[in-house]
Amino acid sequence: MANHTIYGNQHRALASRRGLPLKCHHMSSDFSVQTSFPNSERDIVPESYGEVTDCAGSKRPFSLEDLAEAIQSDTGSAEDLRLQKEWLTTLIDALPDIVCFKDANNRCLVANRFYLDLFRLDSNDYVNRTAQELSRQSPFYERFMTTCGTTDEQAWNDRRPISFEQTIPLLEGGEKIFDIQKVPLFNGDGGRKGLVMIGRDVTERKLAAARIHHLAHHDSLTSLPNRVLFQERMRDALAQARRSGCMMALLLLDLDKFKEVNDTLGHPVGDLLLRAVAKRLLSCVRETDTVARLGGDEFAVLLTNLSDADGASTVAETIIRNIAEPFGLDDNEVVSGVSAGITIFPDDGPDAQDLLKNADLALYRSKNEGRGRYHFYVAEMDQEVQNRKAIERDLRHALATDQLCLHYQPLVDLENGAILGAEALVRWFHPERGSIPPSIFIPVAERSELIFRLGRWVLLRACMQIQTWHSQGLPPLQISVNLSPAQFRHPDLLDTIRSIIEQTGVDPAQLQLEITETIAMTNFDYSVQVLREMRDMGLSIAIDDFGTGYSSLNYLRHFPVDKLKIDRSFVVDFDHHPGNDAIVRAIVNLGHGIGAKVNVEGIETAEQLSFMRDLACDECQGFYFSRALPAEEYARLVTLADPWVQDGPK
Ligand SMILES: Nc1nc2c(ncn2[C@@H]2O[C@@H]3COP(=O)(O)O[C@H]4[C@@H](O)[C@H](n5cnc6c(=O)[nH]c(N)nc65)O[C@@H]4COP(=O)(O)O[C@H]3[C@H]2O)c(=O)[nH]1
Repeated sequence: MANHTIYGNQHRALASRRGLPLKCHHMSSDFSVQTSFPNSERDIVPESYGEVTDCAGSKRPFSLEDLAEAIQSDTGSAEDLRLQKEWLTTLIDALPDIVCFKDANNRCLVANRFYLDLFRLDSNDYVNRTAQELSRQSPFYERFMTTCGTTDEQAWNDRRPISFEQTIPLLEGGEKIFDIQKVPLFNGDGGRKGLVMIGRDVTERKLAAARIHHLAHHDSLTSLPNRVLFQERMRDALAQARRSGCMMALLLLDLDKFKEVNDTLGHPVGDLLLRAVAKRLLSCVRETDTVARLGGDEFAVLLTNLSDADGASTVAETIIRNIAEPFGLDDNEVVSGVSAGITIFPDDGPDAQDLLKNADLALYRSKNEGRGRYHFYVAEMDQEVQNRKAIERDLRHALATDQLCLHYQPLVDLENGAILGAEALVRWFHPERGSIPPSIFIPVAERSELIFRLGRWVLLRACMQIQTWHSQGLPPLQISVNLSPAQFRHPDLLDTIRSIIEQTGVDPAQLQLEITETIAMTNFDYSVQVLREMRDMGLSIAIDDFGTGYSSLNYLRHFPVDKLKIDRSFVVDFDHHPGNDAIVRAIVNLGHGIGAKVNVEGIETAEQLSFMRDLACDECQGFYFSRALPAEEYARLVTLADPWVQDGPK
């Protein structure tokens, strides 16, 4: 016979807070409980029911099982029993949980107020009734009551407590989720003694957990699955594809011009665009497919149960077509587009990681080829990555070991052939691979922080060269230097230029900076501000590759521009595209209209030269006159009285 003591800490704490004298202790064996609630305080809601200490001194919580034992105990005097009953009734009625005691035949003996209120039962109606009988009294809960009969039997048969979750509909609408426990009690001879049912309302906890789960697995802007959930779905889909032998496709998507929309129309419109894109993407796939937002303007689509890869290209085409349709966002008509990279399981990788990596390579190619396209991954793309990495590694080394130099291509006055200056173009002579063209290594540098080091190096070298020529007595010609997109957007650009001008003492009027039309148009406000500051520093500005981007002419007049450089493509195709002369003429008029000079690049023949002269371009450069030359050769050319007559066009 164990001698238990109940420490009614919880009750005492509550009682003392309320100023109630309260004793709660356990006196002897057989779980007879003595306690006193001087006032029947209904709202005393214990979170636990105290503790029980066994003879060995170990403590454990005083459980509802103990309570049930206690209620069934028939030891003590009639007065003891009356007190016990009063206390227990008060206690269980105060509980915000379902509590119900049943006899060996599953007939209700005691149910607390919470139970009766929940099931709209009258306190007299339930006694001695089974769940099935009660369901006839409260038909709304019929299903619950029927299940209740079944679970009662399960607890009896298992001969141990069982617990499960159950959703109970509410008469007033909605439903609640309960965590239900059933504890069967047996006599010494093993026969059934009674059954306790306890049910705790866990609806809030469940909803909160579901909310947290949703937040952790979905993108808050579009409500699409996020990267975490997408990877889970991919793992499941891969397992399913392995089992069924079906194909699966992964499409990585990158929104075109998203940054532009954000920069020119503001973030709220950018957000609207992302939401609208999410909606359109969902409309392009089946319900069983997954569309996710992986971050920024990057989306992914998982197509399962494909019979062949054609299915993936059909979806990619549908998506590209759909996203290319204009979006009406907050009174703005926004035109976007999307590029895609596709991998197929099992052909392009055994797991999610490889499929994602390879889809990214395919996407890279699509973006490089002008966007609004899709590509399937092919093994050579891996080779391209290896090449890129090798170039990046070697370029890092080249910058540290002086393998780079600048060459200068003369800028020629179209009117009289005079050399007006030069465009500085970087050259790399690799010790093993020979000359590597800038069109190969500049884009690689652009993708890493190397472009800032390279860009700074070019600017510094060009300024130093200007000063060297100055000290050699060469006339003060203007040298133009290309700025790459990442370099132009770098917050340190202006400070870098200032410090180079200061360091070299170069006259800013001799330095021209070239940015492409596309750079200028991306983040228009920022571009205008940077260009104005450059102008204030005394530098001049040229817009390179003009005619290949999508400048709004209206924007152009806000740029402080000194020169428009007509892209070489207009010269190359001159004979084949008669319309080119009209375009060149328009650009010349436009340039002159905003007070800028007009340069035409890529003059290779005498015919091209005379065409451009007729179209009133101001200056030109091209192989017809000269390729980009080492500094000394350029200097020699400049010093010649009539370079083209003596040397002839190159
Ligand atoms: N077919 C043909 N080509 C001609 C002719 N005349 C000039 N070119 C080439 O056209 C390119 C003109 O430079 P870009 O448009 O700024 O285009 C440049 C520029 O965007 C970039 N780049 C070159 N050097 C630098 C640099 O120092 N910094 C940055 N950021 N980019 C550079 O690489 C691009 C290619 O440079 P390059 O290979 O030096 O190629 C140069 C030049 O050699 C011609 O008559 N026919």
